Amino acid sequence: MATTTNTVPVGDFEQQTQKFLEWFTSQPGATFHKDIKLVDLRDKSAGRGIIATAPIPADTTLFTIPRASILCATTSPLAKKLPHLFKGPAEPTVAEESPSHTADADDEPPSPENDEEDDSQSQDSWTLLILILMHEYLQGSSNWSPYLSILPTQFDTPMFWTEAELSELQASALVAKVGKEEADKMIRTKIVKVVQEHEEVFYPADTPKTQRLEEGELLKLGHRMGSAIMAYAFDLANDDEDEDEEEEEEEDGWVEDKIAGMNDSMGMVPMADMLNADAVFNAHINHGEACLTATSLREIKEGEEILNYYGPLSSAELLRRYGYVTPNHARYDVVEVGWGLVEGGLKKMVEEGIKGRKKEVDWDKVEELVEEVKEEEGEWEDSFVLERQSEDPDSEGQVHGEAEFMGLPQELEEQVKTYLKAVKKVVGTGDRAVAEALGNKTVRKEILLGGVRKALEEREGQYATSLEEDEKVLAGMEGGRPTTRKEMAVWVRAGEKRILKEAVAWVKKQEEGLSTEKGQEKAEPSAKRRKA
Ligand SMILES: C[S@@+](CC[C@H](N)C(=O)[O-])C[C@H]1O[C@@H](n2cnc3c(N)ncnc32)[C@H](O)[C@@H]1O
Repeated sequence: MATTTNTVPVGDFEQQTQKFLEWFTSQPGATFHKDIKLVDLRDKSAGRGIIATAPIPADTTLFTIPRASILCATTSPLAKKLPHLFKGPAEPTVAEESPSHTADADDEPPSPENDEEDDSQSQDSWTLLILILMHEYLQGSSNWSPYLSILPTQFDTPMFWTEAELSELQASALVAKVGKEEADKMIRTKIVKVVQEHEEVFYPADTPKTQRLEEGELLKLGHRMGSAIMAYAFDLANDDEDEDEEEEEEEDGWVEDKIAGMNDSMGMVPMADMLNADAVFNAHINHGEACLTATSLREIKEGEEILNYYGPLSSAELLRRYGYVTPNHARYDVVEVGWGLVEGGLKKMVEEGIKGRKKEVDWDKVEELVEEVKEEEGEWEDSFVLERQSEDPDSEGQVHGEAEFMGLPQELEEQVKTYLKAVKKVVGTGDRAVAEALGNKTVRKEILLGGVRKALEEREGQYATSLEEDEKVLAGMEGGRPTTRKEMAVWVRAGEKRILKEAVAWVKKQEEGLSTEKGQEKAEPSAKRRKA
């Protein structure tokens, strides 16, 4: 799990839970259904969670959180003390973790990758929420203390992994998305500096200088708050008022909770963030004008855990943002394949022979032409994401059918087409027959499939272990679910290898189909002749 609360003794854990529940239910307008309970799920590596203590019908309000109880720019005393920070466009800039997010740019917190040059103190909703949490923490006591005290202080997200732990991810694209350095830079410039410049605001008036945090400690605290936001905060969209709602809504109609966009406002929503989540879920948080409401999507059995939905995230993305993985999310796994590998595969296909003729190509010239295309069209992908086709969850939070690899990304096929056009141009001057062959759709398809197959096989080779070896490790997991950092890393890399394997099988099937087609085409004219 992402949140490490395992060291808290059971008695203290229960006491903190009880205090939090008392605080929550004392909030004006808050409700908490009598048949649900906050429980200790640490034996399942899931921290706290909420279960049903009796059968709950569909469409039941499980709990209600008044907006006034949400910790955000509107409710935080910091916004009144340092109003200049909260003015201006809440443009997303950098994020502690977003350091990574890229699978779906729409529901990403701002990425540090986009923000490397921004060393100003300009704030966004992400950094403002970090400052808000830092302020509450440094003040020592807060309206939200019973809530804040149950938030984790340590995390299992890869941001906090050692080099050795990260190396278990092997060739996963996740490694490059952790973004520790970018996060460090963001926290130093936008958080630590602000706290240091406004110590009188962040610390209680009587705090002696010696008790104020050093720069290194502030950096650590900034990381902790950033990671808590990553795994716990919500986008505070208002269903009734948010004009952009339709844009944010997924095709399946689910507005995913949390950490979605970095729109106007983010907040910490007590109780809503006590729900664990999975790709098969049974509850949803509705964002109303005066309050947020958790509702059951179907009948929930006695003893069943109440689960929210974080969206169709791959295992890697779930691990990066939340520090855990679940078997149900594996259907959304993806693998990234760099263009360099595809280009290498295409080159081999061309050199191995078009129409049986070995061909040497002036690849530097091809490169020059490609550079021209890049400049003219401005669109050239460095890598492609391979994923399965999968049905969206239904209105009850259930998923149906198997997720299946059904084809290459359209953009990859387009880019290969452009590349082969450049090859044709270069070859054309010296070898008309080969250039003509490259003008043939079937030949181009052969090169595409063969080139991609070679690229995928090479991509498989970038991982230090085989899928079979990984599966042996996973078969030995206690409890059948990955919970240690090593297990989660193996789970992620094995998931990527599985898609690679499925993609190779799919490409081979296409190649077989193509050669059958070609065989039929050859046979057809003579058959026709016989008929005549
Ligand atoms: C919004 S919090 C949910 C409450 C959290 N369990 C707690 O104890 O505070 C999100 C975090 O809960 C954990 N979590 C959520 N869903 C989980 C699941 N299905 N299995 C294991 N851990 C889960 C992860 O650590 C994640 O970062």
